[in-house]
Amino acid sequence: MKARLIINPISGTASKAGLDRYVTDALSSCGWEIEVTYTQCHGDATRLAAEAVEMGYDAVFAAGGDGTINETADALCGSETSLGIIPCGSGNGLARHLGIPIDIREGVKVIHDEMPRSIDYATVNGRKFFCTFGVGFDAAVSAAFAEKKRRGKLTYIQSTFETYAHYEPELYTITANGRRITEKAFLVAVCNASQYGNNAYIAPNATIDDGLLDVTIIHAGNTLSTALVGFDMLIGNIEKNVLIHTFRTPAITIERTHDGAAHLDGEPLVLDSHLEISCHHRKLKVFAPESQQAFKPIITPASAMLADFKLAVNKLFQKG
Ligand SMILES: Nc1ncnc2c1ncn2[C@@H]1O[C@H](COP(=O)(O)OP(=O)(O)OP(=O)(O)O)[C@@H](O)[C@H]1O
Repeated sequence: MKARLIINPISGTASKAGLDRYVTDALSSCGWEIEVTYTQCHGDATRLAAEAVEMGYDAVFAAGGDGTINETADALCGSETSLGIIPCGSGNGLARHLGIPIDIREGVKVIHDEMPRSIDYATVNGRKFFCTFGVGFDAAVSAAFAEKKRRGKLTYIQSTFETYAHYEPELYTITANGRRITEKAFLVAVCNASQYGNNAYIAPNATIDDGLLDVTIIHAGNTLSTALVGFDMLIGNIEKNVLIHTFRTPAITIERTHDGAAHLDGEPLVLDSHLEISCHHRKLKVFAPESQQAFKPIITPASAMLADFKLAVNKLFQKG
């Protein structure tokens, strides 16, 4: 079995020194012959993954965050080449949704132990996303985060607070499931997976292979009620919040008053005022555990935080 390993050296905050050796050694024992490559700039992962598909490789293993996974998976959709995720990013939303531990050793173990499963992806105006797409506040945070020199969770939290201080909700017309609504919203998120990353659950009950997208609209509220949405997102209780409207659909159109900021899997970009989004059913093969426990508010977020804590302690122990 032949695979290409794509490493994004700047993703997350951890050093990638020795990662190539670790992955090739760990996976050669189960028959993988691995060619190591590094990204040098935005877009490289798509090019490297497309080459692997063309050369008939069985898999591409991507070591990075959601941006790197998005670029890599972009080239693999509809092909026989499977994606392996080695989570090294700041948020790692797709890995977390799929039950892949946020640890290099444990992530490699998933590739070693599991068979690829087929998941959905989605497109907005023809561009692919795998985790979440958003317009409004989350897009503004992604843009602010991209400007920062440092990456990682703390920088993300800093970007969120800075953006919140001066953010103004916008007007959107949303058409889905034969219904049309127009309203001012804090953000509109269209989700293939349940979270932005870092256990921030914007669509806690999203299923990644159901052919449907989970839409979360956060209405404009006052400072306190909007801050409570953030809290509910962290405990996985967002659907009970009075500012939230959620529904599921295979396709959705969003119209806004002007072209502007958006994000695809946390990567900021500028898109048209008219946005056509649709789900593509089970078109990507990815190494991940086949089944996961159903999402339970408080319990699932608490166990995810505990898992993160245990991994951090293990890392300290390994270093010692
Ligand atoms: N060598 C490089 N130098 C600078 N940027 C790079 C390089 N290689 C890839 N990139 C870009 O780095 C960006 C960030 O990568 P990625 O999203 O994987 O990490 P992250 O933002 O830390 O994690 P997450 O998306 O999970 O929050 C992507 O837009 C990617 O295209």
